[in-house]
Amino acid sequence: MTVHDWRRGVYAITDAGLLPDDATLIAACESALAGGLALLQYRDKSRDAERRHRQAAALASRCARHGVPLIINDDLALAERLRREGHGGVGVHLGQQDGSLREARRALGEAAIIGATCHARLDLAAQACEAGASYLAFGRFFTSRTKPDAPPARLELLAEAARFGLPRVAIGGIDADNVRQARRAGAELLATVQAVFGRGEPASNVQYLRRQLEDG
Ligand SMILES: Cc1ncc(COP(=O)(O)OP(=O)(O)O)c(N)n1
Ligand SMILES: Cc1ncsc1CCOP(=O)(O)O
Ligand SMILES: [Mg+2]
Repeated sequence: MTVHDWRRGVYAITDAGLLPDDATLIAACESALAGGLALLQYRDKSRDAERRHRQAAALASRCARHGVPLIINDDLALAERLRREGHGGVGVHLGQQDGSLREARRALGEAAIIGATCHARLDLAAQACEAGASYLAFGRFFTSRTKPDAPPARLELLAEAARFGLPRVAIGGIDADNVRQARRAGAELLATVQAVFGRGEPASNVQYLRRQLEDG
């Protein structure tokens, strides 16, 4: 099994609206993984804990086979549970309302990947860095169908965030037409829902995004 560098490339995020049941979710993620992801995030806002655990565990096994870390959105307890169950590559992504990064670091240990939402704010990035985040996510940079009301950010922010020395994630409306622009502005990781899972075959979508990045 090849272990990829999770610090650069395409970061795909699932969406329960686009991938409503286990079979659709798993097939789409397997396809995206085959296309060559850096990271996969499980993002499901439902309150159905049983379904969230079942789906996340299924994805964690597939991710492990591809040497790709699985990141759980919002839910430190679920990430801890999966790690206890043997899914060692599982990390967590926390937004500003999603709990303490410090606590997540304590709970998951030094090696876990812990992501932090910083919107368009370098002060939040500084705090996240101090609290032990593994990467800093900024955005939204473009019009997002998935989260249209996310606070907007300027691409120039990415260069300013280089000072933290952590991988920078660009999110929000990232697609094949703008992914190179976001990369050139400084983002190492390009996070997207729609450009991977919105239409077509996820594997081809990921490969196309990667080609744009490699050519740029
Ligand atoms: C990689 C990445 N970046 C940002 C977010 C947004 O997190 P948050 O602000 O907590 O919003 P929700 O995703 O929870 O709606 C993310 N999930 N992933
Ligand atoms: C979760 C999130 N946070 C800021 S924008 C966004 C949604 C990203 O989805 P898309 O790539 O479809 O714009
Ligand atoms: Mg959140």
